[in-house]
Amino acid sequence: MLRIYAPASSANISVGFDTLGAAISPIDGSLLGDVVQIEDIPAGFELESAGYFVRKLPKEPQKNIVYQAYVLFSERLKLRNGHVKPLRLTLEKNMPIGSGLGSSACSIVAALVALNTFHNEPFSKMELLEMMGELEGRISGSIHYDNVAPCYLGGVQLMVQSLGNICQQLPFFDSWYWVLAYPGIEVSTAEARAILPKSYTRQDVIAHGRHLGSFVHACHTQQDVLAALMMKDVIAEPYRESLLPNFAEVKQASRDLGALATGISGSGPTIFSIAPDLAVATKLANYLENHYLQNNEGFVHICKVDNQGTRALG
Ligand SMILES: Nc1ncnc2c1ncn2[C@@H]1O[C@H](COP(=O)(O)OP(=O)(O)O)[C@@H](O)[C@H]1O
Ligand SMILES: N[C@@H](CCOP(=O)(O)O)C(=O)O
Repeated sequence: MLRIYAPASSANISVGFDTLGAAISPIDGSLLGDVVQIEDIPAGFELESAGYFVRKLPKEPQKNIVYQAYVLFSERLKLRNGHVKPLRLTLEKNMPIGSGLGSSACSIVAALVALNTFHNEPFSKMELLEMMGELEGRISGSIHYDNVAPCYLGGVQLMVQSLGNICQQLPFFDSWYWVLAYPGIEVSTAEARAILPKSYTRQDVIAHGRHLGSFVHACHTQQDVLAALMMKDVIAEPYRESLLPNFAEVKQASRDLGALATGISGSGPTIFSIAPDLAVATKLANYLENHYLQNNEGFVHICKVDNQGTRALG
């Protein structure tokens, strides 16, 4: 029996809509992500689901993205004259759905890595990642790799989508803490994409290019102040902030408490705040616990970038 854990991810990082994402893990060692278990059975295919957020999954098993991952993996294997073994997948759905923490990506990545490992790795990393993007696209309406890539490979990933690589890892700032606050309400990624403008002004396009280019340059040259200053979003945040509770006020208060940058994680409603040290991170976490959470489902975690990505649990 094999158990695969896939971590939460924070897509966009304000400055790279659909092109940047980071894998994230709480510093207290807790696992913030989904687990998929795979095991032999005598015949056929079985899917079981468990975990705190199992009640939020679609009622029909065929709509569970883990089921669709199994179907896609089987079809692709068949194209190579292979066939899937009889097996049972058990999804532990620990991630809230529609949270902006790459919940669907966690399930997709854990399921495909489990299936690939169980069949002695017939697919390369990039082939698997391409399948992950296809499945993510079915859920959100268009293919984007900024959750599945960091969730699978770890670190901060830049989607280059060229020369046979879907993504490449960016050097990042090891000292930074990420404070993630999920308010406990749901925002659908598909809906949060649908409200974005179809086109942008030349002024916005230039600003976006300057921010993203300077941010990537700052990562490579390890200029943390420049990188934090460039974490500005002209593509999504102005249109999505109304979906989040008191976003402008919370962002200003986080800045006053010493946050280097604050933005929407993925399509929200989770927000992230970057802290230069643990003392500021703790202050931010306390503030967000008291001012951003809307109900008992909400949570705040002090995190770091997870450089391991998806892995087998012992
Ligand atoms: N295993 C799964 N995990 C998460 N979402 C799933 C899963 N299977 C199907 N879904 C559906 O995918 C959609 C996920 O919504 P989305 O807003 O993209 O969430 P997230 O941003 O957290 O990934 C929901 O409609 C949900 O019902
Ligand atoms: N780039 C996407 C990322 C969505 O992330 P999620 O965690 O909300 O699924 C977008 O911003 O639409």
